[in-house]
Amino acid sequence: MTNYVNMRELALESMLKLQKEGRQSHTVFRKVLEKYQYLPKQDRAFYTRLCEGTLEYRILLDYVINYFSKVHTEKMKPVLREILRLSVYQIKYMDGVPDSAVVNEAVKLAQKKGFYQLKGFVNGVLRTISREIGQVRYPDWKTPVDYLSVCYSMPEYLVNQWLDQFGFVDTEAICQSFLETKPMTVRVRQTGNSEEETLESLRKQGVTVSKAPYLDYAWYLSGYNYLNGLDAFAEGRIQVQDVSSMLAVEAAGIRPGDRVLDLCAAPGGKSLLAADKMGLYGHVEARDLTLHKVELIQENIERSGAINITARQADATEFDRSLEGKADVVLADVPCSGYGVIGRKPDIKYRASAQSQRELVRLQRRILENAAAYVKPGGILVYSTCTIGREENQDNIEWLLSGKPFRLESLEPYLCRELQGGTAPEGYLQLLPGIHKCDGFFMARLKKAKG
Ligand SMILES: C[S@@+](CC[C@H](N)C(=O)[O-])C[C@H]1O[C@@H](n2cnc3c(N)ncnc32)[C@H](O)[C@@H]1O
Repeated sequence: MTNYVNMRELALESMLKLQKEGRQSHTVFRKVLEKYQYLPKQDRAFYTRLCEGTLEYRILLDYVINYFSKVHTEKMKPVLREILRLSVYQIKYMDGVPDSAVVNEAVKLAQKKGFYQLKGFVNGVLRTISREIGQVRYPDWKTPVDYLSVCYSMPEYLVNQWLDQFGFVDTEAICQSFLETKPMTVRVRQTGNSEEETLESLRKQGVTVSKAPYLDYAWYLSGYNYLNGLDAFAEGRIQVQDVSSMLAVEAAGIRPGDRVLDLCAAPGGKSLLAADKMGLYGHVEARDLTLHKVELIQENIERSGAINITARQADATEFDRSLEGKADVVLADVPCSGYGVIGRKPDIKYRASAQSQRELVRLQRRILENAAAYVKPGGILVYSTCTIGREENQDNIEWLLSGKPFRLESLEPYLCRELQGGTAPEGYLQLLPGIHKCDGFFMARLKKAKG
């Protein structure tokens, strides 16, 4: 492997950046990969696996370190703590890397970062871990919160919330699923595009393409190095989007000629699918809070070549009188805690708190209140989040139904057989990772009274 040492240093710098600047992990990792595009695929893969894995397993890695170290991870200097976490991840999960190399590189890195006097500590802790990792006793199911939290590296706050709502078996399935590699899912554009040619183009560029569940136009991609380098992507034939997000647009039952309003649209996944579903007729207005977000939508619109969609900057919490009662369909895909996508963005779990969730619920209700007013009599409101748990989902729907002229309408006509039943006939669906074959997601279809 070329630049063997540097990839570890790069990983260390990325992890420190995450801690210091509180930035989102996928953005930090993507920026590094973009900068080092020229590196061999295996080096990039090593960097990605090491960073993502170390972040995903942080609680478990700290448990192992604290099992052997006299100094608790919370008391360690951040640089040393991250060096140890990255190293223990390699020892525990990366079989192809010899432990001796991991320890030596960690010691060198500690020295290089100015911790010459602590190199003995790093060396001692890691050598012990490498020798005795098999002796670590982890909590078991008799203490379910400790067990789920440590063994699946999930903060206790979330474990408690989910145990309460979903029970032990489903909570374990959810936690386990978050640690599994997530496939990249794309939607193949249906309007003005040949699906066969698109898949052929991907395969010609060495991409492995396989069918994703639930929807005909959803596909998994793997084996590629750089998404922007794929012709099908550059030509706007494919859009990266999880199946759960596509299902929310299906739930809207959009028809050609509809006026669709997407209040929280960036980067435009649902808006573009809505535009695709209408073909050449109808119009989607895709709004988002900041100019930067609107630019992201605009880039995707231009790449896809869609003509029946416009992007606009607007704060969804501010009431826009010009839209009152105008939309056939309003999509309120609101900002949320994102617990359903922890498998793709592991840093979300470490930011989870009761207070941030309460603030989000307040924001969601302000947006929902305006969204409800924009729907035409007889029109449709789809409320969705990429989170799991009733606080931001069912509770918000009940809140809306208690004060507005809406009723839930069955989702079954819009879903494949596999997703029918459960709560779908009642008009809402909570998709759970590990139970369903997609990210965690919530959607509800609400019909406004005719007048
Ligand atoms: C779940 S994401 C939307 C994903 C998008 N619907 C898609 O499918 O690609 C939520 C979005 O809400 C936006 N947002 C947050 N607060 C907002 C507000 N007050 N007004 C409008 N958009 C807001 C965020 O910028 C973010 O892009």
